[in-house]
Amino acid sequence: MSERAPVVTIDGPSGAGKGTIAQLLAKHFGWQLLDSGAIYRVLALAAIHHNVELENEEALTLLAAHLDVQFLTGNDKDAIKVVLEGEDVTGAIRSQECSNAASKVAAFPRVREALLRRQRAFNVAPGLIADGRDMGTVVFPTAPAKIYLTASAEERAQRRYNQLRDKGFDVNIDRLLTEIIERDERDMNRPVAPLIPAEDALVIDTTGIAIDDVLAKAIDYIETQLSVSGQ
Ligand SMILES: Nc1ncnc2c1ncn2[C@@H]1O[C@H](COP(=O)(O)OP(=O)(O)OP(=O)(O)O)[C@@H](O)[C@H]1O
Ligand SMILES: Nc1ccn([C@@H]2O[C@H](COP(=O)(O)O)[C@@H](O)[C@H]2O)c(=O)n1
Repeated sequence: MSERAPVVTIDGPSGAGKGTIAQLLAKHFGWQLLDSGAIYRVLALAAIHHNVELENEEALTLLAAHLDVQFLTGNDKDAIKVVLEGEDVTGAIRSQECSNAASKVAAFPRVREALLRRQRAFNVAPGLIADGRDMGTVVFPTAPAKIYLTASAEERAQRRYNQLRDKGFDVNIDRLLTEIIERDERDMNRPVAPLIPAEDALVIDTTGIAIDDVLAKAIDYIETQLSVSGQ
């Protein structure tokens, strides 16, 4: 498979900083952004709306194949609006219920297969920053630059706690830590596209490292990889 434009993949567990770094990289390079987790979240929400059981692979695969979702960028280029069947679900897909449901529906091979083409369609000029769990291993295996971000589960739970508390949510850090560990287990141990660094990925442990420093490291690496690969 060959990509149509250069792709940079950013994979890793929840709270490692993928979304933050992917957005900053997309802005820095002026490239498209794929938030593949949002696709699994939208599918989970659609399943909840349509009373499709989260254990029913066949029904979920059908739903995935016909998912009526749009990712809209308006005047504020940083904010992507997610519209499911005409309804703005940008906020709704970020709930804890959707996070957990997304990682359940994402474990089914046929569901993942049904969403592959939709993800690869984001690969347009001048380039793509793809954020997810299997971007470098399955969706864009020939990407010239692959980054795997990680951090300790405790630090990731603390980041999520701060993020949710700042938004005014009443959250419990122990529960967040338990959910993060459960989600890691599910994502890392599923039979298809498990969360694992690609063999040729640069692994960055962001524990105790400021966002700006992670970003600088990523830009350095990407620029080197793009020049080596002639892209
Ligand atoms: N290096 C860092 N140091 C401190 N906080 C960070 C760092 N990177 C990200 N954060 C903060 O952690 C929170 C989670 O980051 P982010 O949403 O980017 O993670 P993610 O890997 O995309 O998670 P998910 O896969 O669940 O969407 C955000 O509030 C973000 O500002
Ligand atoms: N490429 C991907 C992206 C996401 N998932 C699953 O979706 C869940 C939610 O993802 P977020 O990045 O938005 O937190 C995640 O826990 C994964 O189970 C995936 O499987 N593949």
